[in-house]
Amino acid sequence: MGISTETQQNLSRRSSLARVDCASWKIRAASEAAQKRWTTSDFDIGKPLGRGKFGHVYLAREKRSNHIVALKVLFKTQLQQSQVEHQLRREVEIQSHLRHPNILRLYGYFYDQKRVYLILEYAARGELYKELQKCKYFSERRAATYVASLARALIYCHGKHVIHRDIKPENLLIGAQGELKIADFGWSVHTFNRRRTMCGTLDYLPPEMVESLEHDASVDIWSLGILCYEFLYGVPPFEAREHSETYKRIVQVDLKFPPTPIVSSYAKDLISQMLVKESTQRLALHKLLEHPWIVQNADPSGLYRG
Ligand SMILES: Nc1ncnc2c1ncn2[C@@H]1O[C@H](COP(=O)(O)OP(=O)(O)OP(=O)(O)O)[C@@H](O)[C@H]1O
Repeated sequence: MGISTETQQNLSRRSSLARVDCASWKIRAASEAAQKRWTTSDFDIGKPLGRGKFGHVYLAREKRSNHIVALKVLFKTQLQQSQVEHQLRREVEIQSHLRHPNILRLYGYFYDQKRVYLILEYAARGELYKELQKCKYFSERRAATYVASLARALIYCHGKHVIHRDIKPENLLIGAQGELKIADFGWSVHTFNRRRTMCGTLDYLPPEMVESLEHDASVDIWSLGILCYEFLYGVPPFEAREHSETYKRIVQVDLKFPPTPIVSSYAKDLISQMLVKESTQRLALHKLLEHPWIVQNADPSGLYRG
């Protein structure tokens, strides 16, 4: 992948900083770390953790520090064929800057002739999506704990002018303590302006994005509302057989709450305040954290212990 030398140097510097500020990693002399380029021989590679569109993810141990990581191996040819090198560069650039307990850390990256390797924080309890499929839907305590964690992570991102734009169960992982981690920044943008790009998966897209209108950080509030609904009911609210029908339901905000499973009126109130067509009228994330449903149900530790 043609990542520029300057970006490579910046990232390499950043990944060495990541080594120094992560308490559990052994601190290396700064001068040595600054020159350090990662290679596969720095890692003991263990079992496969999963497979994505562009490659595989392995459990790995950095030899010198013994730090356990997830090593994501992407094939350059596949990235080029799908024309996503630019998206990956942006993902690396943004994610490597973010430091939050509910955002998966990207420690650094390196590449060889055929592959690009991302050194990621290991999320020991895997994909949230699988948990949701297993349980069908979550309890209000579990849903509220996750929604509050995500609201905190998004407040942090928005404070850095980063909008995620692709919040959905498939992009969330669970850490060893049960904490939620936003894992995929492929569609995120660093922005100061209102944008008009169409991206994301239809079910989670807000009206202004399906209509290709300008959008801003409030798109993430909408997606968090969709996620909250899916956590509690097991399906996203505007799901339909045809894309065109989902599109119509989103634009009309055709929000219905089925009689089962039974969900409290506080939860429905919160969802209704997030899924508002006029983006400026959506419940602000810091107000979400004060909503009675969150206050009464979310575990303040942010951990769902099951
Ligand atoms: N940091 C991680 N910790 C633990 N497991 C992970 C980690 N990253 C990925 N995985 C596992 O590996 C699988 C593949 O991840 P990957 O990010 O390549 O693909 P994806 O997000 O599922 O799909 P896509 O290629 O569409 O982005 C995930 O579904 C998950 O099970």
